Amino acid sequence: MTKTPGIAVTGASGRMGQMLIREITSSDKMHLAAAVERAGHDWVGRDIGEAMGGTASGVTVTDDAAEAFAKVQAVIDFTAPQATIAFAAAAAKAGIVHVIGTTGMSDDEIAQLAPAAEQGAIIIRAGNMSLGVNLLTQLTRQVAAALDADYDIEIIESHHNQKVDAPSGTALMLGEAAAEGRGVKLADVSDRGRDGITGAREKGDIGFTAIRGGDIVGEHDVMFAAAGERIILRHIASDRALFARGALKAALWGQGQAPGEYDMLDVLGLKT
Ligand SMILES: NC(=O)C1=CN([C@@H]2O[C@H](COP(=O)(O)OP(=O)(O)OC[C@H]3O[C@@H](n4cnc5c(N)ncnc54)[C@H](O)[C@@H]3O)[C@@H](O)[C@H]2O)C=CC1
Ligand SMILES: O=C(O)C1=N[C@H](C(=O)O)C[C@H](O)C1
Repeated sequence: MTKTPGIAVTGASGRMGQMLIREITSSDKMHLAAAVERAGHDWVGRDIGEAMGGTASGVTVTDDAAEAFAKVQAVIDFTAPQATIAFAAAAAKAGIVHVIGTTGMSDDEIAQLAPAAEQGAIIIRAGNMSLGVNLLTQLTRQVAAALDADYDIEIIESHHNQKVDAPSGTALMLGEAAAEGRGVKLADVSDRGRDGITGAREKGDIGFTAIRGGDIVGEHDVMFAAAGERIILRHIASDRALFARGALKAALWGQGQAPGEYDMLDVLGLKT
């Protein structure tokens, strides 16, 4: 019998961490080999299955990422920017696949992943792991390329009330795609956090609006608004399992790839 790849999940107690553990446990293509939480978390030292309210899994939650990564083929990481940077260095030392779902990383923090990719990590990072959103980035690029700046581009995202970063990673992916379609740099046209007497909208800007409330999993609209008409491209995620399944697909795709930085368009074969 062929042995399936062993997977480590970081942020094991988190919303995505627990979802990933459920999906890995029910997959026959991989197995859960390690669960990592931050030092001081009360799940450290406990069996992950029991900590999640189920039966014992045989995997004890650890705060030692280096030790955990030494015994797996991939780590799936939905945590926080500084934690992800440290995990990338540990993944490079272990020479394993590092699937990164963490959002809210600054450009400087993203740049800090490059040395890990040069030193042996196979990094697959995306602000959204779903097929639908990655397809939507391609559609957004196409529509933005087809329309001129008479069409104002606005990106509206909605998430649950525990989300800590804005705009969402997905909104930024869509903004990048729209900017690329228009042939401009997002940093030059991005309009975020309007408040007060803002003045009229600058032609060519790409605007962002973030809604936070209740248990919304993740919703994104890309609006192209002109005199007399609006085109709206929309994605609605209604179950976090969607993101987890995308991450599992990435962990498998990464096996045997050369060290470097990849995204979900590579995994899904959508790169143009
Ligand atoms: N790319 C995608 O498809 C998706 C990305 N996300 C992103 O994933 C991240 C996590 O989201 P949630 O699970 O909702 O958050 P959460 O707050 O429920 O979970 C984060 C977990 O990371 C743990 N953590 C923080 N620092 C750590 C460290 N140094 N070592 C080990 N564990 C550490 C926390 O203790 C917590 O359990 C966010 O950045 C979110 O935006 C969420 C859903 C989909
Ligand atoms: O924090 C979340 O929940 C989500 N984060 C990702 C993002 O920032 O876009 C993906 C998804 O929308 C859920």
